[in-house]
Amino acid sequence: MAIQFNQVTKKYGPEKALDDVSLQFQPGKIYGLLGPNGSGKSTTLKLIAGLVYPSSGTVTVLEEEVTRKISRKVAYLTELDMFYDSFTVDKMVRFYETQFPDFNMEKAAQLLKDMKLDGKKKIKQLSKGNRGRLKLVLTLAREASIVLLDEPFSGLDAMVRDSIIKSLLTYIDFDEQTVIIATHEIDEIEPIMDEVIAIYKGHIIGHENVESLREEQGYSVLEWFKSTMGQRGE
Ligand SMILES: Nc1ncnc2c1ncn2[C@@H]1O[C@H](COP(=O)(O)OP(=O)(O)OP(=O)(O)O)[C@@H](O)[C@H]1O
Repeated sequence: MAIQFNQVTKKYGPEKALDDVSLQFQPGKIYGLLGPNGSGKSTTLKLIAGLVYPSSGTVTVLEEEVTRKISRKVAYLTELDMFYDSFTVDKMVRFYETQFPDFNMEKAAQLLKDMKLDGKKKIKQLSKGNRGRLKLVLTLAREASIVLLDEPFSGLDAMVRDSIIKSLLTYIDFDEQTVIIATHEIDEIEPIMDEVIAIYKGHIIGHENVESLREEQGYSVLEWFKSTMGQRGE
């Protein structure tokens, strides 16, 4: 198993962001983690990345219980802008190379080209769409076993969304990498997901294989998600 949650509860103060979650992610699959705002998607990814720890229960990644050290094996695209504004794109790429032994410079160069990013530009000069693209370059250039994308489409236009999906399909190694995409924009990732997990108020309320959803139950992911949420009165 690539990732295992064993009865994980995560509290921030008295509030439970995740409540007794048990969940498994298999290697080499693309997962969609779907849920409305505040449902616990980011918390789930942060637990895998070792940025927060369970209040109770355990999270195991690649057979090891998660500590900060896991960041060496987990590539994490956050929803936050973490860029050093005065850096150029090239400098940022070189900075990542020094931070992560699995960072592949050739892959980064190819991704920059595909995404039509100018290496000489300062990060503060980039449009929001190009910042989104750069974040993806930095994440996908890593040959990490686990790739976590938190809202990779938020605030980006249709063309940028398209180029993100294309680069995912091109640069993910489907034999080696497990990818989890947290989003509430289901349409975008519908064609590329293997498995879909619905999360609501800190609980996993559904987990399905996308192909069997379509073929056996005749549901699109969006239809399935709406009906799963509907049963919760949402
Ligand atoms: N650092 C924090 N301190 C206090 N409460 C937090 C913190 N981070 C998250 N929470 C709370 O935990 C719950 C789950 O948040 P989380 O960010 O995991 O949800 P999400 O599904 O990613 O939402 P969004 O789509 O809005 O990013 C929310 O109620 C949120 O307010």
